[in-house]
Amino acid sequence: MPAPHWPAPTAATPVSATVPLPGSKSVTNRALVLAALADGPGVVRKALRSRDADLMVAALRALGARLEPSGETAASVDWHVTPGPIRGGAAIDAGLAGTVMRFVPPIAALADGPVSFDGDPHARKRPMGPILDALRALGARVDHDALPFTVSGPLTGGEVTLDASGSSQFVSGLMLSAARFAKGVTVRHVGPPVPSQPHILMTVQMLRAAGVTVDDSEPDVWRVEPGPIAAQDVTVEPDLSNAAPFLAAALVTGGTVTIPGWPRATTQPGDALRGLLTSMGAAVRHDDGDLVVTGTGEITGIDADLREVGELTPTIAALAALAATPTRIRGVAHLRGHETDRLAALATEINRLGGDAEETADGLVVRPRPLHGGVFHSYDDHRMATAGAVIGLRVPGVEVENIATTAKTLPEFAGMWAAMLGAR
Ligand SMILES: O=C(O)C1=C[C@@H](OP(=O)(O)O)[C@@H](O)[C@H](O)C1
Ligand SMILES: C=C(OP(=O)(O)O)C(=O)O
Repeated sequence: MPAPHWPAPTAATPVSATVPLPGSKSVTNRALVLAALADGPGVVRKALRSRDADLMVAALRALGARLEPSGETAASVDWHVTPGPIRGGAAIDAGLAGTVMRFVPPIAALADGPVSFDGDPHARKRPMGPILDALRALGARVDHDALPFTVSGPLTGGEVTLDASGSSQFVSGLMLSAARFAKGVTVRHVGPPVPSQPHILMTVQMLRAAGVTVDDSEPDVWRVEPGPIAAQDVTVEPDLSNAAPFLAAALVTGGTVTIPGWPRATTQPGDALRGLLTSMGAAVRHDDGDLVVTGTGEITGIDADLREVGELTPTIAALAALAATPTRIRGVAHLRGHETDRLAALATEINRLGGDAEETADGLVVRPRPLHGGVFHSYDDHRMATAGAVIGLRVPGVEVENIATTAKTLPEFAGMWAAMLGAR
């Protein structure tokens, strides 16, 4: 029986809360991959515990790495990772995790036998063609162009040209394993702009931190030299994209939300929230490692290109639906290939509550219109569910369908949301 909808709590008074956030999904899953491919045992500290991270752990174990937990809390864990020879014969469940479906097949191409992949029903619709074609061009065999598929190595590496306009993860996935390919890899992108460049830079920086030589000096070309990946002891930063709905609560309620441990310098796209929320009317302060966001209760619409930071779109769209002036979001056509078609989902759900949202070729236009209660569908998309929670802060009677889908990256979401509101 499906779980009952989650009655999104309204905020009767301004929030005033400090919200510590668990580790970044993107950093956790990259760090786990690099640890499993390293030249000795390493540690990934404060790793996120969530569905996407659990799927990555299971995938790496199935391929022969040993991962042992210590210091477990509800939200985080230290993983002690011992790499092993990469084993074939595994069946990998990618769930709905882009990081698993794009980062693990290149590892599988190094295994001593075929490795099969499948995932959630919607995962079969997420774009995979360019990275699977690239694996073929580098020497592997792959039997389909989307999930489910089987990868058989070996691959030797070398040069490959692909269109990564559908997802930056095609580039990150190839680069993460490339130091282990006999010839390394040169990835050349040809096509419309690649989204989520900060995530590609995150890959480059984490590879370099592990002693891998990466040349990204030419736009749209990335060269990873073959060589060892150094074992490390790394600590994962808080997930700044998951900060988005909590910081949004400061704007919606005219309150203050503090996120401790906000890094001074980071490749996480969530860092762009500082500028975006400022343009939407908040006062944003980076104080002694804390990010402090204070709203007025009045939200200003924006015209923003979110191509670099697409995963912030659902929160920005939720704020836009409550804003006093129109918002235009551009540069995010690739969101149609995310956990769901996020442009269609956001327009549909905002309009279902009486709002005025319209899909464009590469984004959304959201105009002010009073909203009413109703069911906000989440489409198994964690960021749709949290967008519904943001709208529900101000609009009575919003019920979010499948709030449990937030477990993809933040299993504690509902409890943290209640704690934030209870802290007034
Ligand atoms: O590499 C990563 O960790 C991610 C890259 C981005 O993917 P796209 O480039 O497909 O948007 C982002 O949206 C996703 O949440 C995480
Ligand atoms: C697009 C997202 O995830 P994935 O890593 O599954 O692509 C996201 O978390 O917003």
